[in-house]
Amino acid sequence: AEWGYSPTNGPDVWARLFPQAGGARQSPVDICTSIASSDSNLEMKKLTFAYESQSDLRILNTGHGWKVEAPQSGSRLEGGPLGEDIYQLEQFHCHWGETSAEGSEHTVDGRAYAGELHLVHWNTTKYQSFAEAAQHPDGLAVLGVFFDVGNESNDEIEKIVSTLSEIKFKGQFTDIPDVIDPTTFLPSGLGYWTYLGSLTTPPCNECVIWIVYKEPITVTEEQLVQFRCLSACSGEAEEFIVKNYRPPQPLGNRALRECNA
Ligand SMILES: NS(=O)(=O)c1nc2c(F)c(F)c(F)c(F)c2s1
Ligand SMILES: [Zn+2]
Repeated sequence: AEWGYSPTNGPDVWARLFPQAGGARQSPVDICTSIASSDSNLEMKKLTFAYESQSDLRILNTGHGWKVEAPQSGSRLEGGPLGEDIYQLEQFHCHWGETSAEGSEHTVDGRAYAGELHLVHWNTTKYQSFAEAAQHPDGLAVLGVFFDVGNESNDEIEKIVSTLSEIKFKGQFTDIPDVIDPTTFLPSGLGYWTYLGSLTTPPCNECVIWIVYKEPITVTEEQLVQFRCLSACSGEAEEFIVKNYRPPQPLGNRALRECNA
């Protein structure tokens, strides 16, 4: 039975098929800003990233949303909560909801944003492959960026939106002709929260160091409407991917740290 986001195959039943989904360091979480500890040594080790601009990146319809494969040997994410290891960009994707009143996976003091972009990186210092890294507690680092709905469309997101008509059905893929620079997805304010968590989709491996930026970026309602036109099926039947976010999971006794870069 394929997992999804409907009542019969959604987050509430994932743990039946994917035991890790019931673990103690699951993601997303509600970011309770009053308990976030300002961790001084995060300030010292500044989070640094360097991405190459790339054209002809492949975008695919996974059936659960769109995903851009960006294996970037030249990209590096390091510092902040990542210790001495270097993480490399593997892919980026997005989560959204049926309306713009919901859609993000992380929430901030109970507030959901209209969507959330995930830039997925893996620890190339310690591991030989993405798949191997996903089996270790410090294997992946995911940057989360919230979407706010506004009047100005996001040019970088527009490069994604313009390809969605070619990947309407699950399994379809195409190359993005435009040059994509992942740096442009990041907000201008670089303050973030960080905690130890998991993949937010099955198999929900507990292998992610989460870094969630405080400041959202702006997209338009029209851009989100285009996301919701993707089909979860490979053809004939049309079941639109109108929501693909997991609700917050218990933080438990995990530390939630913040850095006001
Ligand atoms: N939403 S997420 O936590 O960023 C995230 N989930 C997954 C996942 F379930 C996978 F199977 C996978 F291969 C990934 F690369 C990611 S990345
Ligand atoms: Zn994600």
